[in-house]
Amino acid sequence: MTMKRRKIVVAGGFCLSFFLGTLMNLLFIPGFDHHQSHRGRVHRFYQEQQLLADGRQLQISDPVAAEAVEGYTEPTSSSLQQNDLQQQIRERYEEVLRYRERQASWSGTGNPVRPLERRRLMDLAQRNSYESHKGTEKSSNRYAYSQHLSPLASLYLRSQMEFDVIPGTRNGTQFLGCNSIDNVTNVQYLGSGYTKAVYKAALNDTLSVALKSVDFGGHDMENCVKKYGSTEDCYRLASFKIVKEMTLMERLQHPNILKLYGYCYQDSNDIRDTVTAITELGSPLEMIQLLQTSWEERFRICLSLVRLLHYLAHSPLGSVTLLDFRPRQFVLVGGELKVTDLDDASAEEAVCSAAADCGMEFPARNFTLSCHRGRCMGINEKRNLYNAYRFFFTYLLPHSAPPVLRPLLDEIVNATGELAWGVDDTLIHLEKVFHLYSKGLYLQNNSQLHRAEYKRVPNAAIAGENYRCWPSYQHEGCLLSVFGVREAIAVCESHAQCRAFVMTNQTTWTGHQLAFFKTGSASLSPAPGGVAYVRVSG
Ligand SMILES: Nc1ncnc2c1ncn2[C@@H]1O[C@H](COP(=O)(O)OP(=O)(O)OP(=O)(O)O)[C@@H](O)[C@H]1O
Repeated sequence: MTMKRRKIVVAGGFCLSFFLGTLMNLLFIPGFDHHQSHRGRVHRFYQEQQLLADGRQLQISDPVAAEAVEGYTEPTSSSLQQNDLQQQIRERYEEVLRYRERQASWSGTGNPVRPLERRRLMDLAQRNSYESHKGTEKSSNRYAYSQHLSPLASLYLRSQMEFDVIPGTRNGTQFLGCNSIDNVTNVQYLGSGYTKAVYKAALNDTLSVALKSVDFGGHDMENCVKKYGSTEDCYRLASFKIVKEMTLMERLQHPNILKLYGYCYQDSNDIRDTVTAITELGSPLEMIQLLQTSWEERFRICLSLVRLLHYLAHSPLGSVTLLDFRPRQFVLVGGELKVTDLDDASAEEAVCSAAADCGMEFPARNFTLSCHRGRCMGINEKRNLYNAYRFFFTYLLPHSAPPVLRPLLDEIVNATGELAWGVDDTLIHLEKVFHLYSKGLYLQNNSQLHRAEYKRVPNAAIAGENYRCWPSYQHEGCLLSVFGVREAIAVCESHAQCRAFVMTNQTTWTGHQLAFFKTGSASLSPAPGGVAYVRVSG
């Protein structure tokens, strides 16, 4: 067989693309029998075509890929099911590549290429290629199996793993790899879904992170193995969900998208290179719990969500929809809503030839969007918005809102429920509510109604004399958010038990002050920062 040297010219691009390429190569080398490794080479050739499309500057001479092109004959499969599984793997691989390509053509405000790191990778790649050709591979447990791989695969494998130990920072955050999670402590199971299991872990006893990996005992793996019989291939298929999620976390940078801190590839459960994503830690969203919190906190969730949807509608990847929009796909980080499950996100806009192709069906409502230039107009944005309405706004927005804001909130709920507004208008309206609330413009001018007088006591607190109220920020006492003293007086007068209150120096996310409401002032004592108001008449 003639050996032809091919030159691959690769220019620009991002680090993650390179490493995903690395992973992709590995994923397509499932075994070492003749048939499998031949297919692996064809896939590597295919992979090279994608690298070429990236247009980056890296030169690799690859005799193996050339051999694959010239000697390629359609592999015969022993089973149609195996083909089916490989087809699914390929489709997921291609989907990830599509997101990589979009990222490559985008030159916006994302992560800059880290030239030093890329330089080092190129050096590593060249050194490893040279060493493996000379048969001087170092053997360590971690790299032992690399000797079974082709020079190109081995080279990619090594550069991928070396990447894990290159310290780096991304957006001011340390980028974490395998060595960061080698000695984690306090590992606790957080939850799992169809495919993944998520654990909480403490790094160096300081930073708490979430570790996400394929759940070997989960439904996805179980069903796949039952159907196709190959744990390794089923793992590869499932792991693409994590790879896709990591790709999207990298590309979609927004305060309401969970941050990817890093990732690790390591052997586990007899499978090579299993992937673990290391992400920001959140707490699962409990709708029942949310319904018991203050309107201000519930409004925060809705505003976070609309800010997120606005970003997704105008994202660098195009308009992104969250196909699985259940509340469990989101977590809370310090009261802020963040999306965690991105494996069902899609930037593909439905194609159409007529409006009839642009139907959106929900349990209680159907919509038909217009078809414009072969695409359903705004379908991704509108699907997100209607889901936000049905899962979040109807429950969280109007209930116990300040009366002055109610008409505005009802308008938002109605307009999104009818899909009368796009996400831009929805955001404008929610930001307006935020402005009115945070500036105290929701307060009714009812100062003439205050009958009682209060004595102001600076630098004071009232330790006891608690009573319970709703929606208190503290379980034992009545701790509420108020815009200022005037609102606190109104609250105190609306509670039959209230005889005093203390304005604390703690603030909420809107800048409101937290005030403790009390049944009396017998336990009044000096305390810096607080100001007590004791009712003296009325
Ligand atoms: N960063 C995180 N911090 C805290 N909890 C998390 C985090 N990421 C995920 N979880 C929890 O773990 C569960 C499973 O995670 P995830 O949704 O990614 O898995 P999945 O297999 O894709 O689930 P699904 O079947 O919903 O698609 C989530 O429902 C969420 O409650």
